[in-house]
Amino acid sequence: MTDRRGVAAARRVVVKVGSSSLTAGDGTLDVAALQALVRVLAERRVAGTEVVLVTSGAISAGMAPLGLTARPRDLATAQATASVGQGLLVARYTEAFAQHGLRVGQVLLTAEDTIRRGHYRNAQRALDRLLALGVVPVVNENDTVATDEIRFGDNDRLAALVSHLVRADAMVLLTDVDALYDGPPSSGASRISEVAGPQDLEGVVVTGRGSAVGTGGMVTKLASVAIATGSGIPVVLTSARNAAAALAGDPVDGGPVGTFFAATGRRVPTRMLWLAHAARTAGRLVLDDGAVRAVVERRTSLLPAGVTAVHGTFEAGDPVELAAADGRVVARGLVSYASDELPPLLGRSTRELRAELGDGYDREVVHADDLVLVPARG
Ligand SMILES: Nc1ncnc2c1ncn2[C@@H]1O[C@H](COP(=O)(O)OP(=O)(O)O)[C@@H](O)[C@H]1O
Ligand SMILES: N[C@@H](CCC(=O)OP(=O)(O)O)C(=O)O
Repeated sequence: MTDRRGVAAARRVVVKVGSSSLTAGDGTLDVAALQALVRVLAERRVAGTEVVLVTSGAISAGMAPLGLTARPRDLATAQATASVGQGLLVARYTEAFAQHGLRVGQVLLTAEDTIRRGHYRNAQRALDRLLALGVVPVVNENDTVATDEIRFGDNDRLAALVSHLVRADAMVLLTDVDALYDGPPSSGASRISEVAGPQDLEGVVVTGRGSAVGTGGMVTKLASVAIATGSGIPVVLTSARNAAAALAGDPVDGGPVGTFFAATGRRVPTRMLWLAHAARTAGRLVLDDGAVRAVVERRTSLLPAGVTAVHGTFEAGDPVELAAADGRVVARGLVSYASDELPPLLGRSTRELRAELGDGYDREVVHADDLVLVPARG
């Protein structure tokens, strides 16, 4: 179904609630808001829909116990605050869902868990089993171990990848505005009710500045929407206050709830989605013309012979950009060598490398399965 009824009919739904909806005026966790949300989700769960909750709020919950009056901005303090707050946050959800006879299971994920094959299969299995057991998975980014290089920071894109991972029928993004507007809401902008595809977003002004406590603003929400809809999952974006209407497809004040984003594409592997939309690359490989053609036109793997230069510091498995000699980025991929291993291999054939260095050194620099093309900008 291509409208809000599809969301209402979803058998498995991922609901993401942002910091802005769970934080009281003084920056700490708003327990009443959390309980109100749980009431809505529990009702839906009891009615038979499988619900996965992606929730922010660990940092907000950790502030009061640590005596912090401002949200920490440096990574180490944010990690420590999230570590203290996450336990408290899940305790609150456990209590609130228990009042409706439901159990929750905490799932903390890093960006890596959604891309490395072994990790995401593992996460997928655990989430599937939790759902089969009737549990409500409560997901957050594993802030304590996430590093600046490879982290989401916001939970919007994490929610889209989780939606993909659990094969959700729909995703609901709950924030502090009732819908997407064609410009920052404070500027008297107009509400957008439906988005059929990227063309409907032309001219829409979104900012990356969120509320005082949120991360990423509308920019990361639209990135999340692009990931979800691009892989076949429709999205409703609205305020946490409208959660019940969003899940039921009911009108609010006589009009359709929030903004509905129709699905535009079909399912693709999760790590491809992450590479295309979310990954922050750790370095850059410069390709000669032949390698650019091979990768872009023939979709082959990138071999050491086609690489002319390496920029940045990365480990094997990290996301990197693949650029032409003129600097144009043509693809992104997961590299199979660390940056310090590569320089002696560049420009050399795999046969030569195998003869000199042994088996293992004849592998691709980026395997074709780990590559996504970056569309040329007109
Ligand atoms: N075009 C837009 N339409 C709606 N909201 C927007 C737009 N551009 C920026 N925003 C801002 O995005 C904010 C929501 O993002 P954020 O604070 O990160 O929320 P959350 O914590 O729920 O993830 C809103 O408060 C709103 O001011
Ligand atoms: N993961 C962190 C914060 C993430 C965050 O603020 O994201 P968002 O709610 O999407 O703006 C937490 O639980 O506090």
